[in-house]
Amino acid sequence: MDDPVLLTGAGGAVGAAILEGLEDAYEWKLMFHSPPAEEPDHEYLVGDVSSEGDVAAAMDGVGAVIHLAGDPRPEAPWDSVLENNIDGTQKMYEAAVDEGVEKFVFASSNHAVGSFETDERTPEMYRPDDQYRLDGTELPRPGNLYGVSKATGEVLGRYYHDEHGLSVCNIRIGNLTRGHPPIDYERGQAMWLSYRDCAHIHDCALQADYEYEIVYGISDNDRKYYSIERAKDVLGYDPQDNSAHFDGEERVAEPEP
Ligand SMILES: NC(=O)C1=CN([C@@H]2O[C@H](COP(=O)(O)OP(=O)(O)OC[C@H]3O[C@@H](n4cnc5c(N)ncnc54)[C@H](O)[C@@H]3O)[C@@H](O)[C@H]2O)C=CC1
Ligand SMILES: O=C1O[C@H](COP(=O)(O)O)[C@@H](O)[C@H](O)[C@H]1O
Repeated sequence: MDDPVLLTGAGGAVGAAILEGLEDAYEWKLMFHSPPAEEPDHEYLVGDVSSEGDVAAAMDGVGAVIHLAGDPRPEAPWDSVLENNIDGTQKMYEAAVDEGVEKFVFASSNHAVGSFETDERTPEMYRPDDQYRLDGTELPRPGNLYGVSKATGEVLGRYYHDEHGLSVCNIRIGNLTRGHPPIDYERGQAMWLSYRDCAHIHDCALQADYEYEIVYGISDNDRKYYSIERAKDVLGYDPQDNSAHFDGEERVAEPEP
C-alpha cells in the first residue's frame, strides 16, 4: 500500500492498538473527532464523519481506509447510532468511491450477531469444550440498536462493493482489552482480541486480496464461538494470543512456537 491509509476514530482504543502495532508500516492519515492531546507523528485532521465536507477532506489523497469512528456503546441510543454509525459510514463510503479508494476496512462488531447468544446456548457456548461456531456466513442477528448499526454498516459495504467495486472487509471485532483478557467474564474471554492481534488483523486486511468479506476479529482463544478460519484463509491472519494463557492479569503460558 503506497498511498496513505486513512484511520478514522484514531483517538480511540482500537485506533491505539492499530497505531501501536503498525506505526511505521503505513503512511497514516489520522482523523480525530476532537483535537488530540499530543501532536501526532502523522498527518491528521479533526472532523466529524457525519459531515460531508470533513469526510471529503479526510479522504483526499488516500488509497485505503480503516473506518473505526462511531459510537461504540452497546447501549447507544438510535439518534446517536443513526448519525455517527450509519450516516457517518455511508458518507465515508460515498467519499471513498469519489476518491477511487481501493480498500475499505470496516469495524463491525460481535453485537451484529449478539442475539445468537440465546438462553439455551449460554453460558455453554462460551466454554472451551463447546463446538458452537458462527463463521460470518450467518445472517446478522443484532441484540441492540448499536448492533443494528454495525449490521447496516456491513450491508452498506456490500452495496458499495457490488455497485462501485471497492474491496470491503468487515471485521466483527470481539472484546479488545489491553494487556490481558477481561477478568471474571467468560463471554469476554471467548471473544478477546489482544492489542497485537488487533493490529495484525488490520494489517492483514490492508494487505490481502479479496472482494467482500466478513470475518471475526478475536484472538485464538481456547474458548470461542466465533470461527477465525475465514480470517486465516482469506486474510492470512495468524493470531498470537489466547485468553486461556492468562490467569487474571498474569500470563501463565506462552503461545505455541
Ligand atoms: N473496543 C472494542 O472491543 C470494539 C470496538 N468495535 C468498534 O470499533 C470502533 C472503535 O471502537 P473503540 O476504539 O473501542 O471506541 P472509542 O470510543 O475508543 O473510539 C471511537 C472513536 O471514534 C470517534 N468518533 C465517534 N463519533 C465520531 C464522529 N461522528 N466523527 C468522527 N469521529 C467520531 C470518537 O471520538 C473516538 O475517538 C467502533 O466503531 C466500535 O464500534 C467493535 C467491536 C468491539
Ligand atoms: O462492539 C463492542 O463490543 C465490545 C464487547 O462487547 P461487551 O458487550 O462484552 O462489552 C464492547 O466492549 C465495545 O464497547 C463495543 O464497541
